[in-house]
Amino acid sequence: MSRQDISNNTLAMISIMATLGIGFAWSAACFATGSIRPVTGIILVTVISDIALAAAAFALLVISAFLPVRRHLAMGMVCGSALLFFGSWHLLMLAMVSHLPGVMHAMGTIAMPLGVLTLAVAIFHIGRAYRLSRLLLGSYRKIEHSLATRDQITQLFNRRYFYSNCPELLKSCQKHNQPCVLIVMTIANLPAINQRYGVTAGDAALSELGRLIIKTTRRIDVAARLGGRRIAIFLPDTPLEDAAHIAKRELQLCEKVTITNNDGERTVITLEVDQSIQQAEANEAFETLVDRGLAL
Ligand SMILES: Nc1nc2c(ncn2[C@@H]2O[C@H](COP(=O)(O)OP(=O)(O)OP(=O)(O)O)[C@@H](O)[C@H]2O)c(=O)[nH]1
Repeated sequence: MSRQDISNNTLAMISIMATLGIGFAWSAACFATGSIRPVTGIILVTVISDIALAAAAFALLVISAFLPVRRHLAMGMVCGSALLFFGSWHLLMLAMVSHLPGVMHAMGTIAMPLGVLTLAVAIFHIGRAYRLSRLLLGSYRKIEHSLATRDQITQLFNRRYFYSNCPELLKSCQKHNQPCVLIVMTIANLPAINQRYGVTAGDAALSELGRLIIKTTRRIDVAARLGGRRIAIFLPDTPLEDAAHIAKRELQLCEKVTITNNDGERTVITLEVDQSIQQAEANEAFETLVDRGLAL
């Protein structure tokens, strides 16, 4: 039977029972080898505080044994708290028995500091594992968010994000009398690029264009890939003249796009882009604005 065949609960119960067994065996050994103190020689306060310490260590042992962490991490906690329990149990024995053999005395005395040390190391490892899992969770969330909101080739926002966020943005601008502009870009020669250099090169052209658009737009602008070769940039709080300037700059970027063709050679190509620039009218719905942009 391998270690993995034993369930965590069984292992926890075995650890607890084994520690209790060792504790009772230790008591028997102490009473058998040492001299039992007369009742008048037992200090009640010491006995009570030793019992309290042993009970706390035992509680820690039970919690550690059922700790919902990976087995090797829980085992570190179990060993540490078992040693702590054993050390405190030994103190309780010392309150009732004297003249123990030197070896037993040494074993009992060393158990507690060793337990604290083992616990410290185990807590350190649990902390490290926790931090690592937080980091992993954070990056999974980022990937999840990117998959849900971004187009995977261009890294621009996807259709869903565009249509679910921009209407609110437009409404807010209209409320504050801020002009908004929509630029729609259609890459006319994308099929020709695919044919000449291969689909991978076409993808690379899209990806490079996406990178350039992200680099040259503001954080409040929403640049999204609406279709195979259609890209829209929604510019909130932007006058038409500024938008025309931005659109011209995007066209200039399209003139020299570096791609890698199927043979691994880097080539500079020109993306032929048809553009439509539409200013939102007062109270115009976002969908109507997009329809106007796509119609041209
Ligand atoms: N390499 C590459 N080419 C694409 C991709 N998407 C579209 N194309 C090319 O662009 C052509 C048009 O694709 P559509 O999906 O119809 O494009 P659209 O944006 O909807 O534009 P319309 O032509 O108006 O329908 C395709 O036949 C492909 O040649 C893509 O993701 N990668």
